[in-house]
Amino acid sequence: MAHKSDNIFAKPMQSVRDFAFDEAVADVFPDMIQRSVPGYESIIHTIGEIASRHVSTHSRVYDLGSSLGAASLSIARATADHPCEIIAVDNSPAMTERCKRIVAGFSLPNPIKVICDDIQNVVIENASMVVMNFTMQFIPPADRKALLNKIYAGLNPGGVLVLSEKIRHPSTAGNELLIDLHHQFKRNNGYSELEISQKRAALEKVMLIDTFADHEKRLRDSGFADVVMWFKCYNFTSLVAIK
Ligand SMILES: C[S@@+](CC[C@H](N)C(=O)[O-])C[C@H]1O[C@@H](n2cnc3c(N)ncnc32)[C@H](O)[C@@H]1O
Ligand SMILES: O=C(O)C(=O)C[C@]1(C(=O)O)C=C[C@@H](O)C=C1
Repeated sequence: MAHKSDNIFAKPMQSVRDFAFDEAVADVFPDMIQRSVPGYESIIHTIGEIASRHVSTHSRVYDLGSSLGAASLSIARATADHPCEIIAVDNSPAMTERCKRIVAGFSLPNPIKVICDDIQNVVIENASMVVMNFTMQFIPPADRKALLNKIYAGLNPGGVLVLSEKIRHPSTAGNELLIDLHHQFKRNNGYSELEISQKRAALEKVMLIDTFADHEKRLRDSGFADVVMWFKCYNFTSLVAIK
């Protein structure tokens, strides 16, 4: 099925409002994320590969900030041999309503339960895998450590957290290079300078990004035994943290 094109930031705006995962964004989200995040499809595919190796029978898998359920669907398809429960959580009703409809359209080996709630309220237990695919960056920085502590406590021994994030490079020149390469990626995907700059302004106050070192330290301080960077392209990375 062809996805609706994202032209949310195409027209000049008097003042740019803070970015929100509302109806308009949910409506074009598959197109938006694919044209905005380098390697998005590979990351979704690899989340399935990691699930096929780490999800254990009768455990739970949590997809926190699940949007339209792309990661959950990849996991469901990859775990046919292991009966498990996949729990997809997002606090945007526009996302979860669409996600429920999308998931219902597939016959899946493992069920996906879609919950509309703040991930900070969700109880995590008996988990062999937790996924936060570009979600931590939208959690208030002061709340990130408590969320990781909760995830760590809810994971079974040997369980994994897949954490994908946009990151900031520690040096100014290096950071500017990565931002420039990311903007070129967007231009190559058909976004105009206006779309790039208005979206950047909209995200400025709501998407607060950390460095890789910040993420690694917080994960290790929460108890994770190993932090593996398995994907990096420009200022986007995906990590597997192993309990
Ligand atoms: C960039 S999108 C995630 C993309 C998705 N994981 C994927 O792989 O397609 C971030 C999602 O996190 C959700 N989100 C942000 N803060 C949240 C919170 N506190 N609780 C639940 N969901 C949250 C947003 O509604 C949005 O759908
Ligand atoms: O467009 C950008 O610059 C982004 O940072 C991409 C990003 C993300 O990383 O979550 C931001 C918001 C959108 O929902 C999708 C992708």
